[in-house]
Amino acid sequence: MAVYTEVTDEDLDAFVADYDLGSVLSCKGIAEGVENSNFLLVTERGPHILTLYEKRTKREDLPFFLGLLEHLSTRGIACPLPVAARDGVALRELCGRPAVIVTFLSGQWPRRAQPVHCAEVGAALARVHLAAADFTLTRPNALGLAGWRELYAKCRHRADEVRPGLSAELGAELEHLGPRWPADLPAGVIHADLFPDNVFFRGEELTGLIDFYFACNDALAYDLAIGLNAWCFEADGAFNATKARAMLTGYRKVRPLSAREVAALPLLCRGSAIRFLLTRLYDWLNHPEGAFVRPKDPLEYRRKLRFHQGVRGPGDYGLDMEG
Ligand SMILES: Nc1ncnc2c1ncn2[C@@H]1O[C@H](COP(=O)(O)OP(=O)(O)O)[C@@H](O)[C@H]1O
Ligand SMILES: N[C@@H](CCOP(=O)(O)O)C(=O)O
Repeated sequence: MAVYTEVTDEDLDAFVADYDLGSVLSCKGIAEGVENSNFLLVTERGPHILTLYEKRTKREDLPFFLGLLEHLSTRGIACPLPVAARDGVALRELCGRPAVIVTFLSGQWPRRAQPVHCAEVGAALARVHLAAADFTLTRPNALGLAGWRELYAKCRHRADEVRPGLSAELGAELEHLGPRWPADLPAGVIHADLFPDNVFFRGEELTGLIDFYFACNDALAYDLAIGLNAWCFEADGAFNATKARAMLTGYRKVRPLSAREVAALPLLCRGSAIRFLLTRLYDWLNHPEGAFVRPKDPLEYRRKLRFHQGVRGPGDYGLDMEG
């Protein structure tokens, strides 16, 4: 869950009065999510999501995120659409935070993802990559190699509080990735956080994608590496090659992968693992006092990183080298 900022009834009523949404019937903090404060806002016009943007979502990035949602919506991607107030402006301010109301998507995120869900997610990711190809705004990935090094510098002295030896392990992995990180793969806008809790389904049908607040320009195949890590490991830590094959096949049906992208996957998966390991570690060590949020386990991503360190090639993900 995440609610970092409490909103009083008076502030909310004044905020909603600027929209054509009628009056507020209820507004409840949402117990899922990590980054921003989210509320299920029900007005006379039905349910919406109210988001107050917190620490990691920079104000200057919001035009990119909100513009991307509008761009993808008009190209048939089921994602939240920012709602403009009567003055035509969607990005506003509430309780000293940038704030937006977006449309509510129906469906549930899958608590027990099956290969069929992974196939749908792979296909949806590829559709996002294609649909965003003509989006004109750009945003560099703040959580790429340089961002990982910054996070490591902030956490290295305390990382061993979480697990002895972790600091040295992270340092060694960054040394390994630095000179090898692929710089010239096909690139474009990626979602960069397509975890199960950001994908809604009704049964086996994918009904929506949410949480584009890490979206940025980077290698398209890196988005797949993030997806493989998020969807294709079991609770006991075992990698599920059937799910990985389903996700990769689903993706390739919509956007073929080049041989270079396939060959880079093991490295991209290592990068994706250290990215989430580091942000989780940072959040674990810097948990805001009194915030309504449950930090995620950094060590889950240490186990995933170790799996990828042992991978011999893309075949271990159920892939061949063909495009
Ligand atoms: N447009 C939406 N429609 C329906 N539910 C949503 C929508 N946006 C967010 N939610 C709900 O809020 C939760 C947190 O949203 P998310 O964007 O993942 O937050 P955070 O950016 O803080 O991680 C989601 O798991 C979902 O339950
Ligand atoms: N997916 C990230 C945390 C970001 O949370 P989200 O709710 O925005 O997906 C992780 O699992 O570390």
